[in-house]
Amino acid sequence: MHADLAGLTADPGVPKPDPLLVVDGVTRAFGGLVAVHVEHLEIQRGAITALIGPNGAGKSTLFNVLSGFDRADAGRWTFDGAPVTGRSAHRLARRGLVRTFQLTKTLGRLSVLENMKLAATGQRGERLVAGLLPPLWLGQERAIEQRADELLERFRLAHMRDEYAGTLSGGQRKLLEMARALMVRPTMVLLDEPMAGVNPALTQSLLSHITDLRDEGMTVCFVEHDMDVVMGISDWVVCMAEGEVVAEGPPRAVAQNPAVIDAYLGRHHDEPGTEYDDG
Ligand SMILES: Nc1ncnc2c1ncn2[C@@H]1O[C@H](COP(=O)(O)OP(=O)(O)OP(=O)(O)O)[C@@H](O)[C@H]1O
Repeated sequence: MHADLAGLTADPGVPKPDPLLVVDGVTRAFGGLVAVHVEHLEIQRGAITALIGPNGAGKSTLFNVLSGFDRADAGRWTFDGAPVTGRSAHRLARRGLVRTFQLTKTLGRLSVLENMKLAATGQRGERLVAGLLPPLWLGQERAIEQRADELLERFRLAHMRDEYAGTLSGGQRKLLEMARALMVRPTMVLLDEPMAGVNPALTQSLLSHITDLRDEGMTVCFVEHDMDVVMGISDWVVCMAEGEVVAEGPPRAVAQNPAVIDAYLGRHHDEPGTEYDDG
């Protein structure tokens, strides 16, 4: 486990020694359905945190809200000490918080390189600035392309650089999605099911990319259904059910937490070991 997290009590909402993202009272409802209601949640800087929970628990909705792709009905959150409630995805990315999507957002009719460059737009130069200061813009274009090429190399996509993104395999799209997120040199990435639907060999490669990010000092929070993956790379695990955080703690402890078992089995199951009177 991440050294800083050792010895923390494993209660929902437990304060972390050095939280990067702090969430308070965040609620998002769709009609009558409260998809997310998180009282308090802190994500430790420099650690890998897994967000688990059964289908419909609110994981993606929480990611959407915190990353500026959806709005909260109530609540507030801070990133790196600054209030960022309701900030757009674009502004959050500029502050260093980015997310990836379960279904990748690559544009099939643009090249892989163009997809990468698009992920960097708006970071430092907008068109207006480009018009006023062409030499600066050109320098920036070159820097963006260089960054894109470094990342394509790192994610073993360099040979696909000039191909249409639509020709990539599902697994390669996941790699491109992760590479795109890194274009803005974020301090924190929210990865929504980065390994879903990917073959075992590529899963291993994605896993090592994720641990590399942490080892370089980045903060990673990812949604995942595969418990082997969660156990293998997480420093900390947060479990949601019916919109709420029902448990958090080190991976092994969370896996055995009755609230987590309950969340996965449903609220109305019999306790393990219950004896049935069928007479
Ligand atoms: N745009 C929407 N409109 C209406 N209901 C929504 C919308 N987005 C999510 N929901 C509902 O909110 C609840 C939480 O959904 P969410 O996708 O966040 O769960 P999840 O934990 O990410 O699930 P999964 O693991 O299946 O992806 C679900 O009941 C879902 O049907």
